[in-house]
This record gives sequence, C-alpha cells and structure tokens, in this order.
Amino acid sequence: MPKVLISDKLSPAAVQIFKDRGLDVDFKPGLKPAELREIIAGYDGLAIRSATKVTRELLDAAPKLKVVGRAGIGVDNVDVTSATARGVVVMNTPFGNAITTAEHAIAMMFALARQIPEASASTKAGKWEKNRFMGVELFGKTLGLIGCGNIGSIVADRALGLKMKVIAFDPFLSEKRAVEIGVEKVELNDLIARADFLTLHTPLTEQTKNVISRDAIARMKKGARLINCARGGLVDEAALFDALKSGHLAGAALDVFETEPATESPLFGLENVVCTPHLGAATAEAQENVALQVADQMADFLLTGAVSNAINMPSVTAEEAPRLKPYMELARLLGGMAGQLTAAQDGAIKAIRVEYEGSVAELNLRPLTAAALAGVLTPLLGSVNMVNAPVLAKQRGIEVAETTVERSGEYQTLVRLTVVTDRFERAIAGTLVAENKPRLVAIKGIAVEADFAAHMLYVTNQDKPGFIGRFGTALADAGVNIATFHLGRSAPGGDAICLVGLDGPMPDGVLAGVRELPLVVQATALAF
Ligand SMILES: NC(=O)C1=CN([C@@H]2O[C@H](COP(=O)(O)OP(=O)(O)OC[C@H]3O[C@@H](n4cnc5c(N)ncnc54)[C@H](O)[C@@H]3O)[C@@H](O)[C@H]2O)C=CC1
Ligand SMILES: O=C(O)C(=O)COP(=O)(O)O
Repeated sequence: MPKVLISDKLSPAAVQIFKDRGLDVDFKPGLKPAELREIIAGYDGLAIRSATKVTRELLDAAPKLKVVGRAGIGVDNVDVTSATARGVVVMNTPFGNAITTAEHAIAMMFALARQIPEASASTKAGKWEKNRFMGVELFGKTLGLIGCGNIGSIVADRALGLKMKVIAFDPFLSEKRAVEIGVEKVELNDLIARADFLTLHTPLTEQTKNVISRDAIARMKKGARLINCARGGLVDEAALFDALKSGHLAGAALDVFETEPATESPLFGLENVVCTPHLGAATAEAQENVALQVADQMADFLLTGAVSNAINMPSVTAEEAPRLKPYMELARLLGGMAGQLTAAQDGAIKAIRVEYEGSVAELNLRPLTAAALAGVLTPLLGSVNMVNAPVLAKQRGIEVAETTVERSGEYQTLVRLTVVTDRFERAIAGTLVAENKPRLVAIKGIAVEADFAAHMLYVTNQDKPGFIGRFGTALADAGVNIATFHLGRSAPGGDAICLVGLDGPMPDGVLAGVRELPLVVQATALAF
C-alpha cells in the first residue's frame, strides 16, 4: 500500500482521507530538514504546506517518492525543476484558500486604513487615545493589484463592493477579462504611480522577485499604503523600511516575509506597519478545503493514476483515468520497443511522432504521448516516467509531434509511434483488443500481430525458405522455449520480421548464434 508523509500542519481531515482511501499515513509536522531527509526514503507521497522545503537534497533522499502535494497555492518552497527531473509529480490546490487569502488582504487594507492593531493595543493598555488615530476612507480610493489571478480577482470584487477604483497589472490578464471583473488594466509603472493602496497577488518567480523594488517604492504616491499577502521576496524590505520611516509611504501590511519564520525585522519597530505570521490561508474553512483536496488528489494519483492540479504533468481526471490506463500501457510498450531497438541499432533520436487513429483520437492525448516518450527514453536514459519524459526529450532537442486521425483504417483504434534518428525512421503500431489488452500490429509498415511478452526476440530477415527451420532449431538446441511466434513480411521474398515471445530472458550466447544464422539481418532481445 502506498505510504504518505504529512510534514506540515495540515488539518486532521487529510489524515482521515488518506486512511479512508486505504493508504498508510504518518503525520509528523515540524520535522527539521535533516530529520525529514532521514525518513523520506520510505514514502511514496509527501503532503506539505509552506514550511517544508522540498529541495534537491530532499528529493535525492527520496527514491520512492512519486508525488508532492501542496495543501495550498504557492509552490515556491518546492524545487519543481528537480522534482520533474526525478519524475515526481508536484500538485497544489489552486482554489481552496483563495477566498480566505483575498479576505485577509482586504482585512489588512482596513487594518492599515484605520490603524486597528495599534488602536486596539493602545485601548487595551487603558490609554483611550481617541485623537491619536486618524484614519482614511477606502471609498473612492484607487486600489492597484499586481497579479489578477484567482486571489487578485476576488480582492478586486470585494474592493469594488467597497466602492474603490480598481486598477490591475497582470501580463496574462486579457482586456475582456478585465472588463468582466470590473478592473482597469494598466501598465506596471502606471499602477505604481496611481495606487493609493497597492496589493500584491503574484507567485514568487524570477520575473516577480523584487517587483516592489527601491525604485518602484520611490515612484509610489506619497502617502500610499502597501499590502503583501503573496510572498516575501516580492518586496525590497530594506527599501520599504526607509520609505515608511521617511513618511514617503503611510503604511504597509505584511503577511509574508523574505525570510520565514520572521521573528525579527526592523519593520516590526515601525508604528505604521501591520504584520501577521503568514496567516493568509489560515481559516478553518480554507484549511479544511485544502487538506481534503490535497489528500484526495494524492490518493487518486497513487491509487488510480488520476492527475489533478499538477504543476509538472498533464491532468488526467478520475473519470478518464480508467479509459486512459490501457492506452498508456500500449503507448509505453510501443515506446519501449522503439526505444530498445533504437538503443541497440541506431544513432541519436531527432524526432518522435505519435499518431492516434480512430477512437483513441478522442481521448486526452498529452498523457499518452508522455507515456510513449517515457517508453522510448527509458532504455536510453534509465528510469524515465511520464513526468520527466517531455522535459528530457526537450532538453535533448528531440522534436515531439502528436497527430490525430479521426477515421480509423483497418483498426477501430490505433497508436502509431515513429522514432526518427539521424540514420533511420522506424514506426511501430499497436491497438487494444479484448479486455483492453495491448497488441502490436505493425513494425516498419509490415503487418505482424503479436501480444507483448515480458521477454521477446525481434528478428529481421530475408524472406527466403530455410530461415524458420534453422531459427527454431537454434533456439531448441539451446533449450530456449518459444512461447509465441509471429511472422510478417513486406512482400513475398522481401523484408521479413519475426517476433518471438519467450518464457525468460534471451541468453546472450544464443542471441549471438541467431545473429550468425543465414538470412538474418539483425536480432534484438527485448524486455518489457
Ligand atoms: N499569504 C498566504 O497565505 C497565501 C499566499 N498566496 C500567494 O498568492 C499568490 C497568488 O495566488 P493566486 O491568485 O491563487 O494565483 P494565480 O495563479 O491564480 O494568479 C497569479 C497571477 O499572477 C500573474 N502574474 C504572473 N507573473 C506576473 C508578473 N510578472 N506581474 C504581474 N502579474 C503576474 C499571473 O498571470 C496570474 O494571473 C500565490 O502564488 C501565493 O504565492 C496564496 C495563498 C495563500
Ligand atoms: O497557499 C499558499 O500559497 C500559502 O501561502 C499558504 O501557506 P500555508 O499553507 O498557510 O503555509
């Protein structure tokens, strides 16, 4: 049974879901990185929030790990590139805490506008400083959103309800969407110059890092207020300190910090700063949502192969997973055969084409192509799976093409995989027969119907009398039992192929003997 580790403080709902789905689960929040590295080798899945750092070192110590599930949105604490390279799926829960986080940003905006935390502390201290706290109205003010995705657009909706003017900078926000959600789409410089309140809602990436730089702060309106409920690295904290101290900015509300946990910061000493300890997603509702969702997604993946909300892999819904599964197996086997033949005979792969004909063409093809690529690349590069295969193909400059043909020819459904090397082009086609069993139907355009076996021998020969007898005798003399035997040829007397299913691995010495037989062009042992 797959085993899952929860290494951050997820709602107990997640533990329950894993158990209900029949998985083994350990709940160990708060482990130190070294402690986590020590135990991670035993797990197939790792469920996290923002505290656990999934580094390359951690992944190196996790040979069994198949999936990292982030109960939340940001995956900047996960080295997604390394996870992908190791074939580990990374998934998040893109919506579960969006409303909660948007509400926190709005709460922070109110807290800033009316200095609520300071006023509360002063009142509780018995001071009754009614004249000290003079706020500003939100009504009619301009709210600038940097990032207008799920959270940003909910913030916009709430701010419009407060009768604010909302402007947004987001390179991926279309004019149409901007109109739909009632925001004015503007350029970054324009937004920085116009916002009375500026709120951040982008992921932390190379592009967004330090978007609120010293220079950007200098260009903000005098008396403007900044809210950051996204990620610490988006803001230059030292420059923010200077701007707040000098009075250029009237206030800042920060839920996230460059270094977390943030237990000390010069910003903490400033009156006009409101801070929370990364509480954006901290409501009972959001934590229940993300815990349930991540546990279900991880269990689905580990138990059925369904993939939702993966950052580094195409989605496969729970409904389509059972339909896709036999095709993935077919694609993997066709790829595996092509990969083994290429490894044995040909040079570098230039292109891989996957054609889908008939009923398969209606399915979600990206996972199938990924499975085919994994099949081709595994014999060449070691263990490759659907997660890392597309990246590895790209890194090696292999062109990948996927085509569909709706009408079916001789077969009601067919997958044809062609590997192009600098010396050769080889197509292998297969179909599904009764009970979704993969069957090979053609190699290099030559019809040959064969079931896949764990061990096979593929021979090409000249179509002349004498081959079959000598071949059978050679195997019999060596005590190699022929389990299945399939023949095909391009034309009488032309190129012929012979596929043999064996009960065990083909001994090297016998293979060498087969290669010496008259009429044999090549012989390759295959294993699936
Ligand atoms: N404080 C907290 O507890 C929480 C913080 N977050 C943070 O909020 C971020 C946003 O979450 P969602 O809105 O759900 O993500 P999202 O993916 O729906 O939206 C992010 C938006 O940022 C935009 N964007 C990307 N690059 C940009 C750039 N260079 N400039 C401007 N916009 C850019 C994208 O086009 C997208 O529309 C998350 O990545 C996470 O870091 C999320 C949940 C809780
Ligand atoms: O979902 C996100 O991106 C968050 O930042 C929430 O973080 P958390 O799970 O509360 O540590």
